[in-house]
Amino acid sequence: MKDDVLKTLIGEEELKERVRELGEQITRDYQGKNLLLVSVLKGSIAFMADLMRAIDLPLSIDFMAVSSYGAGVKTSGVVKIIKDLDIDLKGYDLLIVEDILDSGMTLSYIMEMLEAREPSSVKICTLLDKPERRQVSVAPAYVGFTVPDEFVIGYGLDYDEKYRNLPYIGVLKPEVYTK
Ligand SMILES: O=P(O)(O)OC[C@H]1O[C@H](OP(=O)(O)OP(=O)(O)O)[C@H](O)[C@@H]1O
Ligand SMILES: Nc1nc2[nH]cnc2c(=O)[nH]1
Repeated sequence: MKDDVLKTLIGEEELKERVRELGEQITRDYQGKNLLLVSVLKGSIAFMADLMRAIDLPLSIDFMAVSSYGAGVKTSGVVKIIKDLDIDLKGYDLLIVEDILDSGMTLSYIMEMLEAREPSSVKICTLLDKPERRQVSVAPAYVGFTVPDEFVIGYGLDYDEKYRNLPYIGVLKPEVYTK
């Protein structure tokens, strides 16, 4: 697997340190609030698992899964809910946990859908932000790292459903895409 990686963009230690910082910041910001971390599957699982343990608050967690409709979707902005949340959101301060903010289509849809359920508040925490690719405006409250316009994998992020288990963020060799 590691032979398929062209370069490391963010190493394990750097990820660990940044997640620790984000956890401390969220712990300060959500004192006295009713925090619910909403993990958007599948890409956010590694970040979610580490981030929730870096937050020193009696928080709740829930999961949702979304997918895009067909090939042109990332431009149409239509997102399909594969698995909805289990929890009634009233009274919760939601923090949506994502692996990457790219075009913004996924998160703008999720934000709108969750705000309609009238939680106390909704904010976004994304590990990676790729602002060069933005098509719709989305304002994350917490960003781990800003990344250049390259397709990244690892720490939850996949290429063709693989490489999610890579413990760091990297870029694949071009030949992997033509295999
Ligand atoms: O800003 P956008 O252009 O909408 O892209 C970001 C979305 O793309 C990825 O999910 P993906 O559809 O690859 O699913 P996955 O999390 O199951 O890998 C990522 O987890 C975000 O949800
Ligand atoms: N794995 C992966 N998924 C994405 N979804 C949107 N951008 C990316 C990216 O750079 N890598």
